[in-house]
Amino acid sequence: MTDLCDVTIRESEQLPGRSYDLEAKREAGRALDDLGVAFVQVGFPITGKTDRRAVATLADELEADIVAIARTLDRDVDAAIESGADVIEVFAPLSTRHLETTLDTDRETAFDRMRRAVDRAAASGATVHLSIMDAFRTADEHVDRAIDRFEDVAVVTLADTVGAMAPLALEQRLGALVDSGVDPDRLGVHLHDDLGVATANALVAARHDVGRLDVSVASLGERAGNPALEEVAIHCDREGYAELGLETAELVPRCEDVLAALEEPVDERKAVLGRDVFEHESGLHTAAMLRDPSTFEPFDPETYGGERSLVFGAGSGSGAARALLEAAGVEATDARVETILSALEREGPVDLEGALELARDEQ
Ligand SMILES: CC(=O)SCCNC(=O)CCNC(=O)[C@H](O)C(C)(C)COP(=O)(O)OP(=O)(O)OC[C@H]1O[C@@H](n2cnc3c(N)ncnc32)[C@H](O)[C@@H]1OP(=O)(O)O
Ligand SMILES: O=C(O)CCC(=O)C(=O)O
Repeated sequence: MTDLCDVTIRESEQLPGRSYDLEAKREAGRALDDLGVAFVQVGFPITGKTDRRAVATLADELEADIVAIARTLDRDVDAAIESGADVIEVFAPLSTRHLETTLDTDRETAFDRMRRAVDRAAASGATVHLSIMDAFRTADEHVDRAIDRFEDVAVVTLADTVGAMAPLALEQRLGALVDSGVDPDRLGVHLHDDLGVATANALVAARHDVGRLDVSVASLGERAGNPALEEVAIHCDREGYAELGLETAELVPRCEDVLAALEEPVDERKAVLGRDVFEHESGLHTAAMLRDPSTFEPFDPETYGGERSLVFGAGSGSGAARALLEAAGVEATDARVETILSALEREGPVDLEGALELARDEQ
C-alpha cells in the first residue's frame, strides 16, 4: 500500500502570484478527502497566520492527515506544532550545493539541526516526516545515513527538488535502497516535473511500494509542478503498481472540484483532465469509435467519472456517416451517406445527439 500525499495546496500556492483563501483550501481539501487521499499537505505555518489557520481548520475538518512543513528551525517547528497539524514534515537539504547556498553550513551541523527539529516535533505528539531536499543530487552515502539515523521518523522523503531525475536512474536508486534492507514503507518520494517525467518517476516509486508518494492535481506546483495525481491514480489502477486506496470512480469530478476551488484553469490538452482529451472529431476516429470507442481511447473515461464527446462536422467522412445512420436505425444507402455528409458540413460541428438527429431525419 502506498499513501498518496496531495501537495496541490502548498505547492501551487508557491507559484508566482497565487494566494488561496481559507474557503478555497477547505473546498479543495474536502474534494481530496472524498477522493480518499491519505495525506494533504496544506501549508508552511511559519509563513503566517493564514497558513496556520488553514492547517488548523483542515486538520479539524478532514479525514486525511494534514501535513505542515517546517525548516530545521525551532520557530518553524513550533509554528507547525501550534497549527495542530497531524504530521510535521521537517525539510532540509544535505547536498553540497544546498549546504553552501541555502544553509551556509556544514553537513554535520545540518544533521544536528535535523535531529533537533525532529525531536522537537516528535515531543509534541505529532507524527514526524523528514524530507531530504535535493536528495538525488546528494552523494548516496549522506542520504543513506539520514535514512539510517532517522529510524524514529515515520517517513523519510527523498525530494527531487529540481525535477532532474530520470525513471531508470530512480529505478536503480530505489532498488538499491530496498535491496540494502530499507523498508520501502518508510520511504517517501517528492518529485518535480521540470524534465517532463514526474509521473513516470512516481510510477517507478509506486512500483517499489514506497510508503508515501507526493502528487498534485493537474501537476499544479512550483515551476513545472509535481506528478499529476490523476495520471498516477489511473496508471496504478490499470497496471496494479500500487494500492492507493482512492475512490477511483470519482477521480475526474473530484480533481475538477479541486481546480474549481482554487480557480486554477487546466490546459485543454492536459492528460485525463483536459477538455480536448476525450473529444474526438476527425473522420477516421469518430467512424471507428461509433462502433467501438476503445479504438481511439486508452480507457473509458466514465470509469473514472469523466465523459467522452464525439463531434461531427466538415471533418467527418463516409465511414462516420454510415455508422451514424446505422446507429439511428436508418439503412445506410450511398445517397443517404452523401446527404448526411452535406448536412454535417452545413450544420457542424454538432455533438453525437445532434448528428444522430440529422441521421434520423433521413428516414
Ligand atoms: C520545500 C520548499 O519548497 S521550501 C518552501 C518555500 N516556501 C516559501 O518560501 C514560502 C514563502 N516564504 C516565506 O514566507 C519566508 O521566506 C519564510 C517565512 C519561509 C522565511 O523567512 P525568513 O526566515 O525571514 O527568511 P528567508 O526567506 O530569507 O529564509 C532564509 C533562511 O532560511 C534558512 N533555511 C532555508 N531552508 C532551511 C532549512 N531547510 N532548514 C533550516 N533553515 C533553512 C536559511 O539558512 C536562511 O537562514 P538565515 O536567515 O539565518 O540566513
Ligand atoms: O518534500 C517536501 O514536501 C518539501 C521539499 C520540497 O518541496 C522539494 O524539495 O521540492
